[in-house]
Order: sequence, then C-alpha cells, then structure tokens
Amino acid sequence: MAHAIDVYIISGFLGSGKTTLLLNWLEDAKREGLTPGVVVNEWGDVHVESDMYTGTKTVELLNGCICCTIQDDLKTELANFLSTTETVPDVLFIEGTGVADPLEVVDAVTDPAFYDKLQLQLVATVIDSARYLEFQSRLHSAKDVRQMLTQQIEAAPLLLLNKVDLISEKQKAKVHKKLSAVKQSEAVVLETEQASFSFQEARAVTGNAAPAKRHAKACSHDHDHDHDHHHHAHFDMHSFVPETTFSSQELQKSLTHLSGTLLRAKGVVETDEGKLVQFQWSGGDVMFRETTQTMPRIVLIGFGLDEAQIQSELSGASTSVNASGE
Ligand SMILES: Nc1nc2c(ncn2[C@@H]2O[C@H](COP(=O)(O)OP(=O)(O)OP(=O)(O)O)[C@@H](O)[C@H]2O)c(=O)[nH]1
Repeated sequence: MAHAIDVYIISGFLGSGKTTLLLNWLEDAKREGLTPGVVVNEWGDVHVESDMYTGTKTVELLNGCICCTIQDDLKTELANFLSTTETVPDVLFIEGTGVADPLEVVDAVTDPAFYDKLQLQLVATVIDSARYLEFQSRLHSAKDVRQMLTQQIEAAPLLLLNKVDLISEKQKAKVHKKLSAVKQSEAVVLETEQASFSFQEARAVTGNAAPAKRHAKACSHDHDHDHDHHHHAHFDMHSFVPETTFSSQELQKSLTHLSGTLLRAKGVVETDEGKLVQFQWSGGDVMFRETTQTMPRIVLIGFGLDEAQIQSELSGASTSVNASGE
C-alpha cells in the first residue's frame, strides 16, 4: 500500500450528533472525489441507521462498546477491511458508541499491526450542549455518565459543541466554562448546529495537538458472553421488536413516562398509517425520518429502566428481548 489511510475518530456521548457529523463528512469527502470508508460501533444489537451508509464501504460492530473483546473485534475488522481486494478507501471514519472511551479506539487504530496502513489524524468529540450541564451535574446525573463525558472530552483536540440552537447565550456561557475545566488546554472548541463542521475544516485542525495517547486501562466492565445481554458499566440496554404502531406523540409520551433514567432511544417503528419510519429521541422531541429498513426495532439505553413497564408501554407483545445488564 502506497499511503497509510487517514483515520478520523468521532466520539461523543449518546445522542450528541456523531452520526450527523459522520454523514456530513461522508458527503464532503465524496464531493472531493475521495473514497471514504466507515466503521460504526453500535450499542444496539441491530443497526437501525444502516441504510444511511448505502454506497459506502462500511463495517458494523454491533452490541457493544469498543473495549475488551470488542476492541479485539475492531482490530480484526480493521485487518479484514484493509485486506479486501476492493478499492482501498482514502479516508476512514470511525464512529464509536456514545458509551465508548475514544482512547480505546485510538489504541486499536495505533496498534503496531497497522503502523504503515492507518494514520490517525484526529479525534473529534461531539457534545450535546443542551444536555451537557445536566449530564455533568452531580445532582442530576450518574457517576458513569460524568466519567464517560470527561473521558470523551479529555481525549479530543477538537470539541464540537453541538445543538446550540437549543440553548440560550447564558447556558452556552455556562457550558463553555464547565468545558474549559475538563478539556485539553490546546483543544479547539466550536459551536455547531446539526454538526455542521466540514471535513475540510476538520483537516485544518489536524495540524494541532495529537490526540492524547495512553494505553487503554484494563476493562472494568462486566461481560458475560454466555448470556443474551451486554453490560456497559451501569448502562442498561433494551432491544426489542415492537408489535404496536405509534404516532410520534404516542411514542414521545411512552418514552417520557418510563421510570428510571432513559438516556437515548432510537429505532424503526410502524406509524398508525402502516409505514415504517426511523425514530430518534435524545432528550427532546421524538423525530421521525424516512427509512428503507424493513423491520421494526426499538433500542433503549439508560439506567434502572423497568423491563415490565417497557413491555407494557412500548413492546405491545411478548417478543421483547432484554439486552440489559443483570
Ligand atoms: N436540535 C438539534 N438536533 C440535532 C442537532 N444535531 C443532531 N441533532 C439530532 O439529534 C439526534 C441524535 O443525533 P445523532 O447524530 O444520531 O447522534 P449520535 O451521537 O450519533 O447518537 P447515538 O446513536 O446515541 O450515538 C438526531 O435526531 C439528530 O437529528 C442539532 O444541532 N440540533
């Protein structure tokens, strides 16, 4: 291989706007005539957004955080990706799950096995500015959430303060202040709406500080691969096939009625009109958008979610798959 492939890692907490940024960068790269490749790591057992990457060489790592065995999977997938006879991409975008420590992805990419094949250019962390203060609050948020956010922010020389359309100037100032206590001193912080920061602009940042590099610490998560569940620190994940139809208002109502702490929900549901749509929920309104997916699915992630209530509010049937920890 003549040149190593430039790698850009997109990090950020659940629902912050990583996929939105990835889609922007994919378009930018293609417009420039580059051939991009994508690695997406999803916390769900089904990738409900896979139709968004049609036409791009994509590797999906499902059901996990990129850590421990999943980190080994990432290395294996990267090796497979690089050894296929198809066109080698010019640039590779890796989107971690919202509950991944980006340094674990950095470790995989900078593994000696790839030293002449992959060239890490940038770790960009996307931050949901509308939920950042809540997520960083000792009063309103769990320690795992605060730690995860801190790891993601500390690892990145580029921080995109996304969703600024949802907050006031006063809130924005508070977010900047909080962020400056955590971020790398040289980190570039930019405010965005719809993660509108182009790939060209991102490349200009790569001249700045390299991503922090430390060996990923030993995995402290509980994994029990003999059972049909995956445990992300203390995050519970539920994934199931809903057997009812929804309007966006009904889905909104059901999601916001759930006891425990729901951090993120997404999936594919059937509308009352019998059409399958993709839905997104990350703390605000439920958003529906067109999809070519052919199966309904709901994936939820949070803390202390009640399985029985999820069944009665959202599943509508007994086909529910509990993928939560413990
Ligand atoms: N209001 C607002 N919504 C946004 C913005 N950026 C993204 N969104 C929406 O926020 C939701 C989550 O965005 P994604 O890009 O899927 O977030 P993600 O970080 O990939 O989410 P995970 O799948 O949980 O990792 C989607 O409904 C987006 O359309 C923004 O700047 N403002």
